[in-house]
Amino acid sequence: MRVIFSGGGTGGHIYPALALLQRLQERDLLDEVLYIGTEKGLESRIIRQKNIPFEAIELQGFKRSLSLDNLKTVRLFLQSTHRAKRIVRDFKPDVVVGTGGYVSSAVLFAAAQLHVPTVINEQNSVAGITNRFLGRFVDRISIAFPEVAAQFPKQKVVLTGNPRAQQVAGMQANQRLTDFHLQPEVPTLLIFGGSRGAERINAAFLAALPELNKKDYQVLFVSGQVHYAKIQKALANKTVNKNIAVEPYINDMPTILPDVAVILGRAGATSLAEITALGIPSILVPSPYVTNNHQTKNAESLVNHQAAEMITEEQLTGQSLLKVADRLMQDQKLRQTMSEQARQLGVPDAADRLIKVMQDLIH
Ligand SMILES: CC(=O)N[C@H]1[C@@H](OP(=O)(O)OP(=O)(O)OC[C@H]2O[C@@H](n3ccc(=O)[nH]c3=O)[C@H](O)[C@@H]2O)O[C@H](CO)[C@@H](O)[C@@H]1O
Repeated sequence: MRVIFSGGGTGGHIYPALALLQRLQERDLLDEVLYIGTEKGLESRIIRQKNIPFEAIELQGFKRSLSLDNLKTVRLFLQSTHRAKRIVRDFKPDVVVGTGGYVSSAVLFAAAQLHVPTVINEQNSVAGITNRFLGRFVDRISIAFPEVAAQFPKQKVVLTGNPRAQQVAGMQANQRLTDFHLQPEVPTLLIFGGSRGAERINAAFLAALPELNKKDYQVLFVSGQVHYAKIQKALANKTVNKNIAVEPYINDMPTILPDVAVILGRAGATSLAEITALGIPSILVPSPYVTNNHQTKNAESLVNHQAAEMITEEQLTGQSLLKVADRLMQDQKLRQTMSEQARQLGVPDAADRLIKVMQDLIH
């Protein structure tokens, strides 16, 4: 089939599209693909790096408060819808898939107006602004959390899970930690604040570092690309022992995850799909800066199932990080239980379920 993907801004909206694309290729179902994103979003780097045909359109998100900038948003939306229609007409896709982020609003809206079959994937337990808008126009809405169904027209909703889950579910431990000078056989705590990094998580890591240096476990700390220079500066006059590795970004996260004992990070939906697909115990620090506090709701679904611990951003300090990290890193039995609980929430065939939705639409 010929497929246009659109989604972006942050990794949580890009990796599900990439995972679906990879699965379509594995099953020899993909004839041609085009990805439509923005230059500003992480997709322009991530998609181009993978040599996937990429077209950029210009768009921006709505400000939640009343603002003149919203007039520009509307103008850009109209212009980019016009442009997206041209791209869709030229490419002639069998189906257009949206994975969230404001760029997909214009692309999916344009495709729906042209009567091309459309599907969106909502990864979160609370629908994003873009997907809530698109829900009215697209043909199918694929969801990962049952509770989000109520926010969409009922007859369009299908529970598929997040396609990224299937991509990571099959991954085996492969010793890639040695790339970061860490030892594969030593339990490793991965600390990262979503695809863009999180300042408060970074600050807590820096505060905890003197103690983390002394641990018999390892830490792989990922700062986020934009925070890396600042972190390096802060680390310049500090001791960083051999059990600690510091990176700006991990390009191929699925190859690292099977070797990780515990994750401390945000509660972005795509991270959670990975955590549950692999059964990784986690300490979740939901971002309070997202629409309707959806990361807290995402996190609660794991916490209520004894699969994860949660600390609020306010509670997060070097001390609280150490306390909860030690508890999990020093108790293999607890990790085992959390791992089993997490895995029960995973959807290891999510990509195939979503492909079925696409096939049913086309035929
Ligand atoms: C601030 C914001 O709007 N966050 C949203 C965004 O988060 P964000 O983009 O941070 O998304 P997630 O935490 O869901 O996913 C991050 C993705 O990036 C990958 N990764 C991360 C770091 C790294 O170094 N390398 C790497 O590959 C992870 O493996 C994962 O696949 O999209 C999610 C999915 O809709 C939402 O739930 C989040 O609320």
